Amino acid sequence: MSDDLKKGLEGVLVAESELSSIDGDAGRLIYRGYTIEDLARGASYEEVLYLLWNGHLPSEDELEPFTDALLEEREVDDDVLETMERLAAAGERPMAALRTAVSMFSAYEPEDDADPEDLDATLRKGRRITAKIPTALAAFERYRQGEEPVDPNSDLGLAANFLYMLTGEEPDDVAAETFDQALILHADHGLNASTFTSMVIGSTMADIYSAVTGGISALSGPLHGGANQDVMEVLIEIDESDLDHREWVEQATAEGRRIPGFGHRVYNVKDPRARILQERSKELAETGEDKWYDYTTTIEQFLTEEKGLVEKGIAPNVDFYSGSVYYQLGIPIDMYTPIFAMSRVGGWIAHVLEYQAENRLIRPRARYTGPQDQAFVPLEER
Ligand SMILES: CC(=O)SCCNC(=O)CCNC(=O)[C@H](O)C(C)(C)COP(=O)(O)OP(=O)(O)OC[C@H]1O[C@@H](n2cnc3c(N)ncnc32)[C@H](O)[C@@H]1OP(=O)(O)O
Ligand SMILES: O=C([O-])CC(=O)C(=O)O
Repeated sequence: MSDDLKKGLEGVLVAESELSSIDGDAGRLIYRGYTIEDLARGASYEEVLYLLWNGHLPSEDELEPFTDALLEEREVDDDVLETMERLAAAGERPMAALRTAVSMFSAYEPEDDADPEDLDATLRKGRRITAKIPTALAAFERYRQGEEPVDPNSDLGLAANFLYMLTGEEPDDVAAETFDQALILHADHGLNASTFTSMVIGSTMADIYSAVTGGISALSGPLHGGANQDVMEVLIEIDESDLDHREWVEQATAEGRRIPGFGHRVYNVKDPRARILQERSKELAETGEDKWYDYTTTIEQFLTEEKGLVEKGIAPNVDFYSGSVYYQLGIPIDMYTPIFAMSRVGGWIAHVLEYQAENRLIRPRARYTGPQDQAFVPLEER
């Protein structure tokens, strides 16, 4: 047993995985051997889900029944919709509403009494969760806007259907493709904090609903998935400030403020997903508002070139460009992190299944630094 302390478990190897691999110095990400660039360019989110869950890219004959099964599971129970309505009326945050929704889905799970070791049943449950998340989330947003939920549209894939359920209008091809790509880019990323949380829960052989609910909780924090919302809030703060965006960042860094969307535990260079999202942001800016793209690229240039952050290994991560992409697609800012969850759920499920196939309870230890041999004093004498 080693007594080396690895704060934040940095660099600690705890499992073997065939799912995704990150080269933090080269800025390279692969899912099961396929580069993120190829997948983003050529696959759909459904194909990526299939790849993560089944080990290979689907043929057309394999994809069709897989997509149909996801389509069939999109509806959520009326009780869930009612809860979304109540939570929207109470002013709940969408990420918290999503956490509640997923926890609640289990009450309506048809295979609820399946053996926890039946991993095929776990995968089917995971598929149901993945199919239902967009429906619950879009319904929450509709209620928040004072509108009724929009029923899922079985002619549309998962990404386009979510945008449709959000607005009641079919998205154009650019919006649907951009959003589908964003889902692909966020689907998996090694043992990040939320995936590891799901794995820890899964390692107790708890059910997949618990594991996904835990993943959502871990993802919500500003050091992890919550950063995409923070990036957009910073861009708006800059827009509304009297300073120009360069001066604003100069002042913020002088005050020691961390810039959301910069820095990563694994990447020492620009995240490859940020490169792809930057291209999408640029394309959207060409036909819409270009100031958000301008702000992000100038900030990146200033921080990396003039402030030398890149020499310290701090570069844009996936969240830096996703915020402005979603903003340009007209998505409300506090939906960005739930959208991350809508995608990352694929990775959480894949990792839990992979780990449970050769399960060992995850249980590290802490070095005890508290006192020894305290003399106990009864309450009335303290
Ligand atoms: C999907 C994702 O989860 S991607 C990450 C999303 N999160 C963010 O974008 C939030 C902003 N970024 C951060 O807080 C961090 O970079 C993290 C949490 C992502 C990674 O953190 P760690 O690997 O633990 O690095 P740590 O927090 O120790 O920082 C190392 C150094 O970089 C600096 N640094 C890290 N991120 C930033 C940043 N965004 N802006 C300015 N400086 C930063 C720290 O101040 C520290 O400097 P120091 O050594 O001089 O004190
Ligand atoms: O890998 C990490 O630490 C953070 C994460 O989830 C990602 O970048 O997608």
